[in-house]
Amino acid sequence: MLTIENCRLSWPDFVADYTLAVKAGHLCAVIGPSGGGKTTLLHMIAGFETPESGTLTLHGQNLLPLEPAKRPVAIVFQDHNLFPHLSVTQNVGLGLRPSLRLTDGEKALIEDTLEAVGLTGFGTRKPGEMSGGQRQRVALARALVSGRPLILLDEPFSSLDPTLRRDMILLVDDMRRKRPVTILMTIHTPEDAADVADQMAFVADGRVVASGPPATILNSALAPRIAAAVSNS
Ligand SMILES: Nc1ncnc2c1ncn2[C@@H]1O[C@H](COP(=O)(O)OP(=O)(O)OP(=O)(O)O)[C@@H](O)[C@H]1O
Repeated sequence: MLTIENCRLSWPDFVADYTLAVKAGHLCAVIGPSGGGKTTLLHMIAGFETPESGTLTLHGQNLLPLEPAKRPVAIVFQDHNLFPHLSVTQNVGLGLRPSLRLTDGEKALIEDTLEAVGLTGFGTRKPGEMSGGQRQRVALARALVSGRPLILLDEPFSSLDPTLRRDMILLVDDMRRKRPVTILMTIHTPEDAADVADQMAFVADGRVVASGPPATILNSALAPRIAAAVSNS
């Protein structure tokens, strides 16, 4: 269980106070208006922002004293953060071993993970030789291979066309059914994930305004605000 209780962050023009719980193994889609605080929530969980007060635990472990690299968390950004001079295998290998001195077992694990994301045979390519969707798969493979139990996806697929975006969300869903991971994913188009997410959290004005099963959230009194958030994104 990921538990966030009254985690407060404040800047002169923005105050956030997050409370959210996500069960182990669940996929939680985070939606809301632009500037509402979705990315800040993920950055706080990853350790890039430190709350002034509140508690943040994963499976009972207090994450707040841990620096980002020590947290049991992997994050995938929209621009996927791949190193252009490294091969696909090396980019994924960074998730396992930053020195890239990979054992044979680790190389085999990377191959298996590339297969799982549909990139068998792409190991020697460089990111520049791949499409946007393929690069996102590499970033996803790197997060998965790290074995970290919590994966944060910050609008990972918003630059892709609707069909590919949907395919990638189905891929995320498929992978989390095969591995014990909990996933938080920010998205701009809630309908992409309405049938695969276990939970949907609506974040606005720095708060989790509502959280629950996607159908409940999408059919709640928030529906007009959700529609407005989608049309303005
Ligand atoms: N380090 C920071 N210093 C000052 N303000 C910050 C900082 N981090 C976030 N903010 C503010 O927090 C607010 C929420 O931003 P955030 O990126 O979390 O929104 P979002 O919901 O992810 O938006 P979008 O959907 O457009 O990506 C913004 O007003 C932003 O300026």
